[in-house]
Amino acid sequence: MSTTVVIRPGKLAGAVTPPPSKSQAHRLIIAAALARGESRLENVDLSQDIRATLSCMEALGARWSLKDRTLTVGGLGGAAQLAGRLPRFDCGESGSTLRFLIPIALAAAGGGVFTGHGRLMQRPQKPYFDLFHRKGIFWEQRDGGLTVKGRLTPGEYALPGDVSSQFITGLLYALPLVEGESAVTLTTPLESRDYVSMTLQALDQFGVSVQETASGYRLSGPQAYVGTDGAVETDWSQAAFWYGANLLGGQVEILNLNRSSAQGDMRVVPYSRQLARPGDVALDVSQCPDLVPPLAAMAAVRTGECRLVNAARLRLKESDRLATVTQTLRTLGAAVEEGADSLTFHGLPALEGGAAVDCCNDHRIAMMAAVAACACRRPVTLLGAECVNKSYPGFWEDYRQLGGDLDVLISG
Ligand SMILES: O=C(O)C1=C[C@@H](OP(=O)(O)O)[C@@H](O)[C@H](O)C1
Ligand SMILES: C=C(OP(=O)(O)O)C(=O)O
Repeated sequence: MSTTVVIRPGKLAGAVTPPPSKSQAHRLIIAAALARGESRLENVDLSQDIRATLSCMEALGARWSLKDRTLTVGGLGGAAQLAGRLPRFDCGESGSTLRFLIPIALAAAGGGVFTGHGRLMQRPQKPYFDLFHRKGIFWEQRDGGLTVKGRLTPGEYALPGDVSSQFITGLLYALPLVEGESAVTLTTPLESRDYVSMTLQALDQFGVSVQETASGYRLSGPQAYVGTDGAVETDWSQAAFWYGANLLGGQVEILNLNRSSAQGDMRVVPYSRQLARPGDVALDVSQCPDLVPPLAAMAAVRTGECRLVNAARLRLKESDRLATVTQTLRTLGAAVEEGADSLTFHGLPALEGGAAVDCCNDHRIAMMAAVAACACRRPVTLLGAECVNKSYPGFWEDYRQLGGDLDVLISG
């Protein structure tokens, strides 16, 4: 099924609560599923990525039910309940699910067979493969599937910190399940650092202890995850799109945000303040890559030049986001240049619009284009707009409820 959205120009106004944090929900669900006993998690929304994580944890033997946005999870209590064969994990298009689950499957079930959709299986796994080579763990990637087989052993795990923090999160979830001392050591500086802080916070909530060291992390196992109750915060990376709508003339009140959150995407507050002032500005996005699409919409429509720097990893997401941000905003009339690891915007008073853009099967590109449409002179047509379901299924409904003048056309 494919969705086309036509947006006629107009400013947004009203109040909105963005969806629950996808990153925090993945973490709490996985911890609850590994735990002994039952956990209740409030404010859970079934985006496609969260469904993927739930189905993977089910494949390991966890059980869940959802009522009024409260998720009840019956955990595994350590060992997976399997009938002698490798479990199969359909990770959808979720990089977090795949990279978190690979070491967890090794620790809990001796491995697994992973599949995915869209661009997922082309996104890099090399830091894991290099480690598996050293540790004698079998892996094979072919026909769009990845098989890993072996036992995760305790010890030293040295890997780069600038490909994806998701590898570090995966190891920090899995190694406590293994008996012995382990260290996760970073061979290059850690980017997306706050996501690892969110991981440590979730582990701590479920009774798992990990120490930060000068070179990485240290822990000892086996440790048991202990079931507990919790709640998922509002997602700052999604709130950022409404910050964008405000910078482009809207008056949106963004509700239920935790202003002392561990989410690094809270940087949208100081960054959007900088973009609201005329003049040239350079913003370092190495710690908050998911902010690039909303920041790009803001940077395209203002007075002054804006550079988003240290953004090389944006090429490794649901799309090559340095290319797709550039191509999408240019189609709408923005003045933007793509660098090897940066984007440069020459701000304009408004965008022309009057064009159709393909959302590139990337939820954040669709939402960026929708925000940019607020500053267009003519209507904008978004093709493949259903991709918002990956993280924000209610996005078009919220956009309309904020006064957005749009048609949503579903076909096929
Ligand atoms: O751990 C997480 O929840 C995430 C980490 C980030 O990825 P990288 O660490 O690859 O930058 C981010 O882009 C992704 O959307 C979610
Ligand atoms: C990159 C993202 O998610 P993931 O890596 O989990 O697919 C995202 O949500 O923008």
